Amino acid sequence: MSLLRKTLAARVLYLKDSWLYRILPSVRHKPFTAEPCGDLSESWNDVEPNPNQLRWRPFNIPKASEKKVDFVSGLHTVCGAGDSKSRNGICIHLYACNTSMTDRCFQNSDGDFLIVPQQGKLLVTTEFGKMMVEPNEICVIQQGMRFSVDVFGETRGYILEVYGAHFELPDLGPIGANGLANPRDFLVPVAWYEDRTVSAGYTVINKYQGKMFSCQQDFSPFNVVAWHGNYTPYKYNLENFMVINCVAYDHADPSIFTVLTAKSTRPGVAIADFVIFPPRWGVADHTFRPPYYHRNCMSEFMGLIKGHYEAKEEGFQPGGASLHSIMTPHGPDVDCFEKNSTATLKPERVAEGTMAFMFESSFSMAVTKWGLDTCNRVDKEYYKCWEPLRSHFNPKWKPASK
Ligand SMILES: O=C(O)Cc1cc(O)ccc1O
Ligand SMILES: [Fe+2]
Repeated sequence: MSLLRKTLAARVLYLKDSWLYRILPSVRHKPFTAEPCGDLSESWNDVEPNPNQLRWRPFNIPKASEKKVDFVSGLHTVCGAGDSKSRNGICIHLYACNTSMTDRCFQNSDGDFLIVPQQGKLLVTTEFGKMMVEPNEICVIQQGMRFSVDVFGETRGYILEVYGAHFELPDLGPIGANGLANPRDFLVPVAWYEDRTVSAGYTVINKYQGKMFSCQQDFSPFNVVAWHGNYTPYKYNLENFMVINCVAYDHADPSIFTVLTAKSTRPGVAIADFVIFPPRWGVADHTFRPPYYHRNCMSEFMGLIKGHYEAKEEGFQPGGASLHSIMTPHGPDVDCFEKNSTATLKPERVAEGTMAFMFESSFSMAVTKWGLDTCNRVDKEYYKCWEPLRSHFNPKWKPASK
C-alpha cells in the first residue's frame, strides 16, 4: 500500500482540524524538564543588527565517526524575527545530522516547519503516517505534530518556521485556474501505527517558546490507528512546479515563483513566501535577464539545493546560504553582469540541473550568534563579488535600427 495519498486539502480556507484515533493518549507522560538545546534559540533578539549582505559557505555536517547527531540535536537557528510567545514571527533553521532518531520524537509547539532537504533523504514518521522526503522535495510539518526522522548518511537541509500562520497556496489572481504548485501534487501520509511498549523510556522533545524540553513515556507516540481531517503534514515535489514567467520583455518579480505562502493579516503582505528558481526558458527581449540589482522591502534568505544559481555561478554553493536583509542592495556578481550585458538574446534554458530557493519575509530578520560566529561559515569576502563592477554608460549610444 502506498504510504501517501493525494490531497486537495493543501488549500483550505476553513479552520484546520484533525481527529486522531490512538491506542493511548499523549497526555500519559512524565513531566517536561529543560533539555539542552544547543544552537536552537530565539537569540536573534539579543544580537546587534547587521545590515550587510551575508553569505555562508556550505554548513558543516558532523561526521558520524566523530559524533552521532540526529535531526533534533543537529538543529541550528540562523536568523529570525518576532517571537513565539506573541504568535507572530518567523525563523530559519539549518539541520545537519548523521544519525536516525531512536525512541525519540520531536514536537514543535511554536510554529509550522517547512523543511527543505538539501543532502540526504528523510524518512519522516509522523502521528499521521510516514513520508519519505528527498532533496528537491519539501515537506510541511505543522505546529504540535509529533515526528521522528530517520536519515541514511550525512544529511543537511533548511527549515522555514512560521509562528501563528499556516502555509497555503498563493492566490493565483489573473493566472486563473491552474499553475504554479497545483493542489493535486501535494501528498499526505496514510495512517501508520505501532503498538509498542518502550520500557527503557521513549523521549518526547518539545520546542516551547523557543526553548527545548523533554519528557519520558513508556510507549511509542506513533500509535494512531486512523485519522481524518485537514490538519495534516504534507509533501511536494518541486519538479511538479508549473513555472510561469515573462515571455515578452522585462524581469518578473520572483513572487511569480511562489510555491507556498504564509499570509499576514495585511492583504498582499506575506509573513513568509517559499519561492523557487526552477529550470525554465529565458526568452525576454531587450532585457537584462538575470535578477536585477535591487533593494527590497522584504528580507531574502536564499539556499541552494543543487547546481549553480544564475546570478552567482561561484561562491554560492549547494548547502550554503545568503541573507539580503531589508533594503540591503544586492544583485548578480560581476561575471554574470558582464556576460549578460553583451549576450545575444535568443531563447535559452535557465537554471538547468539546479534548484535555488528563497525564504522571503516581510519581517526584518536578525542573525543569531550561531549564524554570525559559532558556525564559522560566514564568507567574509562576499562583498568583493561586486567590487569590480564598472559603469558601461555611454550617453551617445543608440539602439540599432530595425
Ligand atoms: O536576489 C535574488 O537573487 C533573488 C531574486 C531573483 C530575481 O529574479 C529577482 C529578484 C530577486 O530578489
Ligand atoms: Fe533579491
